[in-house]
Amino acid sequence: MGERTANVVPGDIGVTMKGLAEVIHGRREASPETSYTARLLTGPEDKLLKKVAEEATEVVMACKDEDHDHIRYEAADLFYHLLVTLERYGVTIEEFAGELDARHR
Ligand SMILES: N=c1c2ncn([C@@H]3O[C@H](COP(=O)(O)OP(=O)(O)OP(=O)(O)O)[C@@H](O)[C@H]3O)c2ncn1[C@@H]1O[C@H](COP(=O)(O)O)[C@@H](O)[C@H]1O
Repeated sequence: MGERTANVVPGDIGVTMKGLAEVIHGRREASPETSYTARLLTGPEDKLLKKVAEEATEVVMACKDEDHDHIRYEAADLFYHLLVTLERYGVTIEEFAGELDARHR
């Protein structure tokens, strides 16, 4: 795990998700030498997929520790890697949101 984020202020989930998805999409054009996201988008498929599994496990471990800040931190790591995965496999953030919306009861 890297550095914990300081002074987290609640954000607008829609703006945050869309903004991050747009940044990730833009990294398709970035150099893998300078961008971790570009490396995940263009490097070996298994590197990204393993990362998703690893980050999910880290969320589980943080939950078992009942460590609120750590859960938030690891969930953000997982969510970022999930968005990179959606981008790599061509699922747009709008489709993803539509899938969630379609489940509203
Ligand atoms: N939100 C994130 C984000 N969350 C996590 N990470 C990276 O995900 C990795 C988390 O994995 P680990 O904690 O295991 O760290 P690590 O050991 O360095 O990872 P590995 O190299 O071993 O896979 C770290 O390298 C983090 O920097 C992220 N990297 C980028 N972003 C966003 O993506 C944007 C584009 O960033 P670039 O990737 O630099 O283009 C940034 O502006 C951010 O908004």
